[in-house]
Amino acid sequence: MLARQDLLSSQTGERVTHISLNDLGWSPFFADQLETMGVTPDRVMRIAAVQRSKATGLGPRGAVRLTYPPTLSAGDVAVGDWVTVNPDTDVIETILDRTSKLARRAAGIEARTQLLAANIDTLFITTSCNEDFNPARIERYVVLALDAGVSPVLVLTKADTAEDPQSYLQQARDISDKFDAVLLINAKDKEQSDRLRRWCGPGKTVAFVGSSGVGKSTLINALTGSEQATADIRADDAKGRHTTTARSLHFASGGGMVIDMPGMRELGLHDVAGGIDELFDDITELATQCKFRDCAHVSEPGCAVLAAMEAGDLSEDRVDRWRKLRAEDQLNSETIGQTRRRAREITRQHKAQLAAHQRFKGKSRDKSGK
Ligand SMILES: Nc1nc2c(ncn2[C@@H]2O[C@H](COP(=O)(O)OP(=O)(O)OP(=O)(O)O)[C@@H](O)[C@H]2O)c(=O)[nH]1
Ligand SMILES: [Zn+2]
Repeated sequence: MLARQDLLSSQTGERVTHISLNDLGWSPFFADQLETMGVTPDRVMRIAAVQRSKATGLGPRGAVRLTYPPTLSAGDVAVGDWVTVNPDTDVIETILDRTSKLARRAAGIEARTQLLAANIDTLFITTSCNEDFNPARIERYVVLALDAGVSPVLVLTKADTAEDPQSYLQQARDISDKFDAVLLINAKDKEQSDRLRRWCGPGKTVAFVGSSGVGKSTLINALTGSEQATADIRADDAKGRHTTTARSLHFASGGGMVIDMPGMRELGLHDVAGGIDELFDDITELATQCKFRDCAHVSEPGCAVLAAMEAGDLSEDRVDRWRKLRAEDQLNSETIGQTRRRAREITRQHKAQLAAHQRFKGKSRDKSGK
């Protein structure tokens, strides 16, 4: 069993010992890949932190500072990734295929995806039974999870301080029936927080998202049996700026791993049409029955979505949030399309210039008679 102080020493730069791949959430999905590749397990590590020029890997050799090969950069690797490493050089060789990958739109005007975490089985979307409860934000997290292939569980904390905690359960049901479960708990009560253990255990990785102060640390401490984050990670973004995002990896006391993902208030969604369609599958289905294929569901005649709203079968607020999410996703995807078109145009111009240059060189060679 890995002791907390073992991992803490990674922060002082000393190598930690006695970590087995099983402690790190290893599962047959990854073991099979290794076998196919003919690679031995001693070359495997799990990414605990990603910085611009180095990553931290955890494995049988402890915590190791890893270097990217020329073919990979920081943006290609995510916390939670399994990689194979050259033990002589500590250079990452390959990233194993992922079971899931959480990503968001990277900050900045240019449309880029920022990998948040990989190989997560369950996303605990945490919100408290007070003014933090916000359907639009919860939906964004659900879309993120569904699009990534991660099972969302809604954790409603501070049930003990709410006047009518049950009303939050009802509101959660109105948001979605896609939650694997909705838990109404007092995070400070051990017996209640233990309900989250159903999703943890050997071979499992769970992650927490939610605003500051909703009880993520309280729950993570309960699952890890520690009072303090085990491996705090300050993540630099790809430009090397220090972001406020500090993703961290923790060992769950019953096996498996817990990833904390704070600082996700600005969750820019990007390329998540699949997740939106899944969360709003009832509206998506209705929209196929609209008279016009490009119906915007605002005032068009023969709009099935508007008809359902008028009949009282669909909540106006929910349709409104669906429209906004789709508009945002489409806008972001269009931006990417534009970026690609521009890149293609530049390449075309470059090639044309090169060809003209070569023709010119050819002509001058002819003239000089060579
Ligand atoms: N009464 C009550 N207090 C809670 C509950 N969950 C968390 N708290 C308290 O709320 C405060 C914030 O909890 P944290 O666990 O630090 O919240 P967090 O989500 O980790 O916040 P950040 O670290 O800022 O991201 C602490 O004082 C907790 O004791 C709950 O279910 N009931
Ligand atoms: Zn319509």
